[in-house]
Amino acid sequence: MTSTQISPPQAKLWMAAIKPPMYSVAIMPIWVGSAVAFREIKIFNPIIFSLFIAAAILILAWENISNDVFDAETGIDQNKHHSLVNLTGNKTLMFWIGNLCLGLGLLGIIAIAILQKDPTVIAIILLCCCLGYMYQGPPFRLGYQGLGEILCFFAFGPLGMSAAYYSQTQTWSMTNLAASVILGIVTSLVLFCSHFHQVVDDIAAGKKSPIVRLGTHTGAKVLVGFTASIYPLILLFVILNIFPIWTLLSFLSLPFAVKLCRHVLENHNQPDKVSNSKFIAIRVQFVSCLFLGLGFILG
Ligand SMILES: C/C(=C\COP(=O)(O)OP(=O)(O)O)CCC[C@H](C)CCC[C@H](C)CCCC(C)C
Ligand SMILES: O=C(O)C1=CC(=O)c2ccccc2C1=O
Repeated sequence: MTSTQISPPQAKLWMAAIKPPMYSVAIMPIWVGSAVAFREIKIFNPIIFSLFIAAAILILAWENISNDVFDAETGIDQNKHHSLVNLTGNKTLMFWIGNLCLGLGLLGIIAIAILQKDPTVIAIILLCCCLGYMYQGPPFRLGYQGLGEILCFFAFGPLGMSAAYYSQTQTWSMTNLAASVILGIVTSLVLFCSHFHQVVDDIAAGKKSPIVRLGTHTGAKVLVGFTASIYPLILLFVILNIFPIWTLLSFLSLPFAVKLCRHVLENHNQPDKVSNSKFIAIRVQFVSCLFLGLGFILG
């Protein structure tokens, strides 16, 4: 028999390595940025929107593949069976597949710039890629200093969303900037949650993640504070008439936010149980951003 059968655990490892739900973090800034553009300028270019979504997915794939490559160099992923480098046993191949994804993603961004006859979007996305590299690549490795959440906030918040808005309108917007604060926070929450179960490996490899610095109990309380902050912020933007009332639909993510906070408060020091918290955080990010964008379109 020539066909190779993938056993369920192996298939599970591959799914954990590719992390399909994670791509919501790349898609939502473009969805919400384009929704704000539609509300304000009554413009929607589906070709640019589709190009941007595809490019963002490819750029995030590069970020994740190269994360496994760089983490293989520091040894931090030794026990991570779902690292792409550990799964394939070929770091060089993964390095070049990552670079191919980055190249194709940037080609999509260049195509947008050509359609717009304006290089601004290229400049912003290159800046995002620099932040992404500085998170994990030598000599910076700022994620190892606990600075990842700040980089994440700017890449997926103000920068990513300004690029999305500009790609539709070739101008800037204060409303979009306000919405980008929400996206920046809610995306950084996902990264923050990803550290809880890795404290032992992180300390061993010298990575001072925010959870290594704060401890898991304080980390859980910080998580609750930031998760809870997005709802009063949205309400404030509605009261100030910056957001339309329909954006309150994003409160439909509250049950997931409550579930996330409870789960992490109860299990912050139990790696096996808390390891799924980043996927609950992705649900909060997905639902809140989906309805935030919808709120701008309906409003
Ligand atoms: C790769 C990231 C997290 C993985 O971290 P960690 O090493 O702890 O994970 P493992 O345990 O799985 O090894 C995310 C890092 C995000 C980074 C700070 C910013 C990335 C910016 C993107 C490249 C830009 C995308 C912008 C988009 C809107 C086009
Ligand atoms: O693998 C991860 O844990 C993450 C990957 C990723 O691309 C990302 C992007 C934005 C916020 C968080 C994360 C991760 O946690």
